[in-house]
Amino acid sequence: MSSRLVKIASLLLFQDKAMTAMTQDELKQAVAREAIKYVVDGQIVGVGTGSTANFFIDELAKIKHRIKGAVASSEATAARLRAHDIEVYDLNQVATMPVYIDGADEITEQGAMIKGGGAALTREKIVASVAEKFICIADGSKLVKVLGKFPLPVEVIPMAQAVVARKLIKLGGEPRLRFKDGKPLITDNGCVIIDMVDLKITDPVELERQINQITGVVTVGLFAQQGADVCLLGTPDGVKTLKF
Ligand SMILES: O=C[C@H](O)[C@H](O)[C@H](O)COP(=O)(O)O
Repeated sequence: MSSRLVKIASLLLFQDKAMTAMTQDELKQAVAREAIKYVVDGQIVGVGTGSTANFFIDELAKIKHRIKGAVASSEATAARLRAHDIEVYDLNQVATMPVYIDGADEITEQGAMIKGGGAALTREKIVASVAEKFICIADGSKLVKVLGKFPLPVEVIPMAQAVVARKLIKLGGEPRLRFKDGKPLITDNGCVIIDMVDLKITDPVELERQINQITGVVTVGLFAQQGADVCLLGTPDGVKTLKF
């Protein structure tokens, strides 16, 4: 191939990739907009973490005069909410809230999820436990038949990482310590993340129970015992609403 043709081909490839990325962002924006319908006027809303949750925060900013405030599931989310002048409440000040709205790394047709790709799983699970409804917002690529293609995050007390990893191997996964910028990633809670790869999670409720029982585990990123109540799924044909 001539060098001109190679240049044109790589330009087309670049354009194609850019369009795919844009489409996925547009799907995330669409579900973020749809999620605003679930926000209850005058109440506090629980807000998740990640790129889809960020789009939701930007939509929430447009109706901030209608809500009392928000509870954040991470320092990053709190910072984004504050940047929009949305009041951030400490969870200890809040007994209940109508909805918790967050993304997912994978979700099944039964509403079980893998979460924690952004390392916020523990605070996400805590805030979600206080909400009456979990509204999952996700682009269509997150819907799966069986969980486990996405590595399953487990937040662990640092001194227990080796012992926990050995026990996780017995459950059939391959544990990998998560790194960021060449160092073990440290969560908002001062812990580390072990990602379990090569899993095929046929019984998410049972696996969540087993991993939660390991001493040294803070939280597993399986949200199955308490999964989503609603999933707003972004597809090229529009936002689909799945109820569980
Ligand atoms: O820890 C991060 C969260 O569980 C996110 O909600 C999850 O990783 C999905 O993130 P995103 O919306 O960026 O795909």
